[in-house]
Amino acid sequence: MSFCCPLCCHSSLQVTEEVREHLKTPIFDNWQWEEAEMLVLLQVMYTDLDFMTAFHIELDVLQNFLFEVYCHYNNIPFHNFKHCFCVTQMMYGLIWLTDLRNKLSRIDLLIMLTSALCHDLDHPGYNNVYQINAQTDLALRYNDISPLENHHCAVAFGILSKPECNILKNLTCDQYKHIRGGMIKCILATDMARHNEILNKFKVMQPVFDFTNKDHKEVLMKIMVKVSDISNEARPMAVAEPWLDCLLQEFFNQSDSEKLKGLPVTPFMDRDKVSKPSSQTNFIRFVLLPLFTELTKLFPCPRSLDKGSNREQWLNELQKYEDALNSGVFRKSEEKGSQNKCSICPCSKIISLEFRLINLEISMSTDVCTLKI
Ligand SMILES: Nc1nc2c(ncn2[C@@H]2O[C@@H]3COP(=O)(O)O[C@H]3[C@H]2O)c(=O)[nH]1
Ligand SMILES: [Zn+2]
Repeated sequence: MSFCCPLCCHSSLQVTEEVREHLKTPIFDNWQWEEAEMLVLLQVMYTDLDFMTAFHIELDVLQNFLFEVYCHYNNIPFHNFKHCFCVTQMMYGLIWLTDLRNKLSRIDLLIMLTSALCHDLDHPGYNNVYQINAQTDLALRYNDISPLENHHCAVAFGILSKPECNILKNLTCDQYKHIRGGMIKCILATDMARHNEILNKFKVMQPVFDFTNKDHKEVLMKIMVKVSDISNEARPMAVAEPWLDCLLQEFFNQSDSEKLKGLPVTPFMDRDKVSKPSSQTNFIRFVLLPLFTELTKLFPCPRSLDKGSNREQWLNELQKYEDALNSGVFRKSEEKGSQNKCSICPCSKIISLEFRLINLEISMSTDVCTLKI
């Protein structure tokens, strides 16, 4: 497939079968691709999930839509177009890995993929707490209720309201309503303030989960978008590590601004308090693992069952990581003025966590010289 868009009007990318298959895996490395190429790959996702034929989407309309989406992401360290691409690609990979094509309707898959694509549109780089404390226009407009997520969603439907970008224009009224309702729910669900509420609902449904039950499907779709949104650590370390740098850069920008303006300083964004390992340990233990654990209960895979409970395996790994942390293996960046390097041997490896999510089997390892732990 070749593709031309206003971004790359004189260049086109040939997508080989190998790339197509790789695109379906969570080990896909976004850092190897230009943004213009990502636009092509997004087009491949819509095509290979049969959306073009199922929903009568014209190729030029899809291209216009994707380009407008690209234009509405800001040039900020983390919540930018590359993040949008990664979240959409993880959603795409999960759809294949969990065989959702045979469990959910095509229209629900379209909702999930398009929600992932649009979920952070026009993100300003400062989170909801900041919006509310600084009484920004967004907080005023949305009465302090998920101002960012409401905005992302409104921008998405603003783009779709342009006929030349409206990939939903050939659908029936009912189909359009279903997609609009679904996307609003999925995008609003990415507000982390609602994390426990949504996860708890999913946990309660687990033992009796029913793919034909509307409420169950709705919660699953929200969970899938949420998992994709926070899944950087489920990727190979070489992919995840630069993302953590981007995230911390955006966090630090916010806390610097909070200090300057005399606003409450968000502790997990404070450059004087946060290190890479401390940030990731807490995030992985309290946010990522509980979410992935629930998801793998619904989509168990034979390979991971061979080795006993995935969850126990992850917790063991996490314990090892924390033991290493407590025994001083990790050197905090602020102590030594360098990045988080292994401090007990000359290996000089940057410390990070490595999650690999392959067929929903997630393992975690630390990037320190394990011999010395
Ligand atoms: N510490 C940490 N936080 C993350 C990571 N990935 C996502 N997040 C947080 O999860 C949040 C998901 O919603 P947001 O995009 O608002 O902001 C994101 C970050 O605050 C990560 O790898 N580490
Ligand atoms: Zn996001």
